[in-house]
Amino acid sequence: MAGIAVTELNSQSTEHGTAVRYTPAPGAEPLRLGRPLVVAIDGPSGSGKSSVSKEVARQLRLAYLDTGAMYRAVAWDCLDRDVDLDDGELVEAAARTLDLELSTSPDAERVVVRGADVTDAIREPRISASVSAVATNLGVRDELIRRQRAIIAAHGRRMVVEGRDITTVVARDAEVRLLLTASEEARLRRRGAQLGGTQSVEDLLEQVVARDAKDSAVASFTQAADGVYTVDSSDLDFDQTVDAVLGVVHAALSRPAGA
Ligand SMILES: Nc1ncnc2c1ncn2[C@@H]1O[C@H](COP(=O)(O)OP(=O)(O)OP(=O)(O)O)[C@@H](O)[C@H]1O
Ligand SMILES: Nc1ccn([C@H]2C[C@H](O)[C@@H](COP(=O)(O)O)O2)c(=O)n1
Repeated sequence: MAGIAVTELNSQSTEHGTAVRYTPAPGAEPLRLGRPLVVAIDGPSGSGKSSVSKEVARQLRLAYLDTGAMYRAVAWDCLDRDVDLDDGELVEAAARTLDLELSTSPDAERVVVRGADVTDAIREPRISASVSAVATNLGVRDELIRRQRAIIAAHGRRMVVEGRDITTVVARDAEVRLLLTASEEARLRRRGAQLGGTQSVEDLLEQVVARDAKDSAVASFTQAADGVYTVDSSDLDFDQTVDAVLGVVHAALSRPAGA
């Protein structure tokens, strides 16, 4: 077994998929230190990628990379400098020259563009509304994928990385690849609660469903690719979802090589 001890690993079928419950043995060392472990997590908007990935990174003592924050940072930079989001060449140039600092600690979210702390600003609805124009620019993707791979390498390949194309493009060679899904109803409810009930149903549909439809043009994150595990969190609470993902990590690392 690959350095993870479990006392219990139960599968439970639900209407939306299989939930795996993970219970580490008391005092067990969760990971063999120094061993490369990239956990790649994709999924649609509001499925819980960021919050769940951060907690998984904490529990496995791994670094954490929010790739969506990088696309949001490019969108913020373009809006801040009045770059026309319809001008593909200018948007690509913005990505290639972006002066970006990003925290990779699951405990300290921090995004800095050209010296300005934009950690909160990149989450505003105006950025959510415009970020797809940036994310569907193939030149931008080329540059951000290059940076993401460099960040993973710089962390000794010990990282939880989440986004839309991590399992299929950025880290196809990840030790663990997982699609985190949830029903549209659950995702709209979660995003509404996360934004404090400030958004209308129409606004939520735009920020969650319409954005996913646009982003689907350049990345495949609604169906698991070959070899990618699926966790459907529709009927799971946050802690159960984290347990299910840890269960997948265990299952993937326990699989015989080549299986
Ligand atoms: N299993 C769960 N049950 C209930 N709430 C959850 C669950 N997973 C995540 N949440 C909550 O749902 C909200 C959305 O989660 P999160 O921001 O992690 O989604 P996301 O997939 O990263 O979305 P996006 O891609 O749009 O940034 C958060 O408030 C989070 O705490
Ligand atoms: N690997 C990624 C990560 C994100 N995106 C796009 C999809 C979203 O519209 C936008 C922001 O992501 P979020 O913070 O909502 O997860 O970036 C992508 O295309 N590829």
